[in-house]
Amino acid sequence: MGHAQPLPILITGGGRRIGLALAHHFLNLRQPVIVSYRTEYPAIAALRHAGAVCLQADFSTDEGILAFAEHVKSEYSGLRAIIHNASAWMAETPDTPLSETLACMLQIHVHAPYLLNHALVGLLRGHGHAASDIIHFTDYVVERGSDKHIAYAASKAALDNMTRSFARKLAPEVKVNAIAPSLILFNEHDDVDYRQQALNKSLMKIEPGEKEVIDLIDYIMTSCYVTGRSFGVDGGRPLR
Ligand SMILES: NC(=O)C1=CN([C@@H]2O[C@H](COP(=O)(O)OP(=O)(O)OC[C@H]3O[C@@H](n4cnc5c(N)ncnc54)[C@H](OP(=O)(O)O)[C@@H]3O)[C@@H](O)[C@H]2O)C=CC1
Ligand SMILES: Nc1nc2c(c(=O)[nH]1)N=C([C@H](O)[C@@H](O)CO)CN2
Repeated sequence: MGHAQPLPILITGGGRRIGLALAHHFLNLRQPVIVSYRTEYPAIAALRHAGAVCLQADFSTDEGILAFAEHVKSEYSGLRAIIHNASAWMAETPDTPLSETLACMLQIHVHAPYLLNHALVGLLRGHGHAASDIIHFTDYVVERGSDKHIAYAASKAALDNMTRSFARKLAPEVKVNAIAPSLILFNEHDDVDYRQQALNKSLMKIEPGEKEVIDLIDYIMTSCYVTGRSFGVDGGRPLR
């Protein structure tokens, strides 16, 4: 009897950096992938060429989130996993009203995972014990706060808490875990001084790159037992 086609992994914010690397990783394993993207980078065409289903979605409103969920439900009857990667790293700045910064951070890091998990849970259930996963990308700052990204840290802390709530709600069919990175990947605009300062904040003093996260996700998704946990990927930063 032939093997059934594996169920797709949904990655939000798959158009660049970690989300994009994750999508290609799973595609290289012949694992079906759905990505949500907001901006149509050239990388989206390359993902489609590699076999990914790429769905445009802007999670800046609840309507946008729910419309995306309905699109997924209209096309698919099951999901292997949802990886909530979509995020914005907003600092408090004088030229943006604090209420706008707070609303944006809560929208992408709380509204999107909360509404998508509830809307798509039916596609994750029914495949057996520990057969599907939800993975939340939080952040090391959940543990200690951030004086320059207060709303960002608070929203990621809410997402961290939701990891345990959804783990309790969805076990044992669906595992729900979080990944709490510190520096994984610099941004293009990061200057030499910032980069050196950031590297010095950890014990390991490197920019590890996407593979560090990909390898952890592979482990989490092969587990039949781990749920409701947060995995720090932070180079020993708490020990500095
Ligand atoms: N990079 C790092 O060192 C660290 C990363 N993390 C976490 O890891 C995850 C991936 O990080 P990274 O790859 O750097 O993330 P990026 O900030 O580079 O990209 C995040 C993606 O989310 C998308 N996105 C942002 N806002 C919205 C929105 N309103 N609607 C739809 N999509 C949206 C972006 O789309 P678009 O490109 O169109 O704006 C982008 O593709 C994030 O959750 C991040 O918080 C945590 C700590 C360190
Ligand atoms: N959505 C994003 N979140 C975060 C990013 C990023 O680029 N996009 N980057 C960081 C930093 O690397 C920080 O962990 C170390 O300075 C945090 N979150």
